[in-house]
Amino acid sequence: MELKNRLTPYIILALFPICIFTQLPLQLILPYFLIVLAITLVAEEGRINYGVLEQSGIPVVEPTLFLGSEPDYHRRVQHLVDIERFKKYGPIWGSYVGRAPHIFITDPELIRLIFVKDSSSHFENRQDYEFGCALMNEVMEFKKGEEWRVLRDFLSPLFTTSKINHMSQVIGSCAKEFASDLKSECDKNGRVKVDCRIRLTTSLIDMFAQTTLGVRMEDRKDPRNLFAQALRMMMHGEEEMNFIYTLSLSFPILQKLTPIYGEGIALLDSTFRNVIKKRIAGGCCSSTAHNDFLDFICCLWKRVEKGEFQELGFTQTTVLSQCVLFFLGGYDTMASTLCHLLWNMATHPEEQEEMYEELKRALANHPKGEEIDHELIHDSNIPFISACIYETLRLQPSLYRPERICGNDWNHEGLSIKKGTVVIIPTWAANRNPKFYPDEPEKFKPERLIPENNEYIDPYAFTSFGFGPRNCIGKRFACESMKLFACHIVRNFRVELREDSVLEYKPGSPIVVAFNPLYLDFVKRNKKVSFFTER
Ligand code: HEM
Repeated sequence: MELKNRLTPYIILALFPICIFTQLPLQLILPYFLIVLAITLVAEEGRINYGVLEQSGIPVVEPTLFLGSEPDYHRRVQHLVDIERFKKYGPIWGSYVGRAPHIFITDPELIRLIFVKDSSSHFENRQDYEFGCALMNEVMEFKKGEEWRVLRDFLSPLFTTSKINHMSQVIGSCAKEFASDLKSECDKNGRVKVDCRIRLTTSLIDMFAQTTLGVRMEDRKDPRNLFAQALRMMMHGEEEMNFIYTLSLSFPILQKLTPIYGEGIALLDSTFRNVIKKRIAGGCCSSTAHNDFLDFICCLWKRVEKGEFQELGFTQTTVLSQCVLFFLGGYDTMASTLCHLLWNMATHPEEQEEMYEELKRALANHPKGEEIDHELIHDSNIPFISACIYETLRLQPSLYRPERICGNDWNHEGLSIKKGTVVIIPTWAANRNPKFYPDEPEKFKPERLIPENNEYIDPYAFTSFGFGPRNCIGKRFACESMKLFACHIVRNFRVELREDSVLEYKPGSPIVVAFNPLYLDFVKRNKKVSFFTER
């Protein structure tokens, strides 16, 4: 940044007293200068990285005096901002998010270079986060270097094909139960109003409890269930962001002073702790063990207790944090995608009917009878339904800004990225790039992602699960679960818009897309329509 711009606020502050000096009593001048000095130091702290992006050779969103380029971060829906910026600046731009310089990239080749090719040498980690809460600070997603590698290697075997096949049965029975619960709530016309996000998050949390911990949620049908509420609180699903959050982006010390995670933390800590202790008492890490997520976690717990991983600073909290991560990383992203899928179905009735017809055909040809299971939901059996899910993931990805922090200065064809710069894929913008989705990229058109068509699409233009060694570890688990839930819903219901149906995003949501309650009508299939209502 030019020196003249850098000095502007101080010049203003210095000139101000000159105008009023003559009227000020002498004893007020010293406090005045101390205040000016304090403001200057604070402002300079917020502006500490100004100038870095301007050297990169890309368009930069003009920063404000000391709140970066996003002084109203908490009031704007960031993924929609990204779409606007893509239209304004093109495939790459810079912005100071608070004090941190960010570069937003949408070009598939650049994404490949940064997220895959030069990942280990230059872009291994995410930026530092301080949640003011140990349970969140220790999750693998925000760990760095060796600590991240050890945890990732430890958890990856949970997502092998055979493990997912194994979990598929449990996921399927949760999806079936989701549909049958709603059926039992339908009125005499076979219709029920559904608050999609609440219903899906509650059901998915119960599904995670079963697949990862081998337990069921008590009063699982009740959205006020305390465990579910604690998890929802962690995702800020029900809370508005305020100016303090925006301020903390420029002055990270505030993140420590105003922790954003409340009472829910203690409940999660004690729940996971109890489940782990119970499983250890019952036997794990042996040939008779369950061989599931909880067993993996218990083995890690025992090794930490024995003093292993001391050099990495792992504690019992580190282990508990990975349980939190699996719930948080999984339930909300999937609920968000399924809500968007339901919205897309309700607003595209023809596509919805095509999904239903395809499912009927697949079930009729299924060697195992009319059972929705792991084999049935293979893409080759339900290509259109799968394409509807992928198209939803393309248009409305739940994690809207996968990121890496630049660990060493990096240069490529005139683009220079300085150490400490955060590189972001703005997924909502990248997935709408008309160069790679030429046929009305803003529209829901599932046929473009049917297997025989999608081979022409650059894999780095579909950014919803991130890329490289730190891509989404739960991608296959998520696709399996979402297909099972989608099939059970499509088989049993037609989803329809109501008068109060709106898809309205909440501003300022960090990390995951948040929206106001989405109400849709679920109408039972195969029910004779009644033209009369009872008096
Ligand atoms: C629709 C569902 C989902 C979407 C759209 C999604 C998306 C993402 C994205 C974009 C990232 C960042 C990738 C990157 O930076 O390159 C990520 C990371 C991650 N996801 Fe997912 N995810 C989903 C479901 C899940 C599920 C079900 C789980 C766990 C069971 C999960 C666990 C994780 C974890 C642990 C990470 C951090 C990986 C690391 O840093 O090594 N996600 N996810």
